[in-house]
Amino acid sequence: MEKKIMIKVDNVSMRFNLSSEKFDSFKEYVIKTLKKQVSVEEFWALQDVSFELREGEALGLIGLNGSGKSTMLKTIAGVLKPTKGSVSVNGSVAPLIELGAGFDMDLTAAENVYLNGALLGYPRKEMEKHYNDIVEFSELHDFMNVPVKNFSSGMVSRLAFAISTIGTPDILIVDEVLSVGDFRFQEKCEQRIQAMIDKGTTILFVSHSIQQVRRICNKIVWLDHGHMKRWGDADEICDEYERS
Ligand SMILES: Nc1ncnc2c1ncn2[C@@H]1O[C@H](COP(=O)(O)OP(=O)(O)OP(=O)(O)O)[C@@H](O)[C@H]1O
Repeated sequence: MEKKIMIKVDNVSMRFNLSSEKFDSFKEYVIKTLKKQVSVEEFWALQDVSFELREGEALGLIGLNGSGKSTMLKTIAGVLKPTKGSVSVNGSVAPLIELGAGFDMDLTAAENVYLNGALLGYPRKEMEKHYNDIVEFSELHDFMNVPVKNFSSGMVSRLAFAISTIGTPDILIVDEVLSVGDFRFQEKCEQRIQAMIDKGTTILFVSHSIQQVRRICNKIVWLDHGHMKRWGDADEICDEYERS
């Protein structure tokens, strides 16, 4: 029996308007905009991209800088609305997109656990159950009462990763976050992602490390200047990508 479709991306195009003009004041900007004197260039970051992802699959998005990977993830996570086409998502999503973006830097790590949990939709009682696991995984035992503004970027990422991966979401979206933290912590994160795959979580993954993509993903979408160049099995497409 075919597995259920978790994500369906249907002819998605995404246009950004780029203005190269500089304005000396907001007033000048408003006047020129009203007089239609602002020249805006259209830029299509994605064009007619279609693919689907079934339950339990792990899909890697690959492509050179600026090919549209993050834009694609953001449209799937619901951060951006596509200019054309549609995205449908079937289940709960845990987006690991900008780790630590939801933190209040003046609050301690412990306070941020509850704040971030609330942003992810977990009530305080639920976060209390996961608290020890978060401290353990992030290895921040001695720092939980320290304001996060005093953390290194690696420590922020460790805490954010540990919070975002509690529970078993239906879909986990990972954007380049494994490149932060040291090598040993990256391995731990990969193991946690692997454990989530084993429990049935569907993964959407972006990394510039093609080795990491090969280890985690079984399907690939290869983006090239916003177009889908290839979609299919990971090994074959990774080989082709590395030869290109
Ligand atoms: N908000 C925006 N406004 C204007 N242009 C944007 C915006 N966001 C992205 N772009 C442009 O869209 C293109 C695709 O960007 P995107 O971040 O999706 O690429 P990427 O494949 O993730 O790149 P990288 O590998 O460098 O992270 C780039 O040319 C980028 O400049």
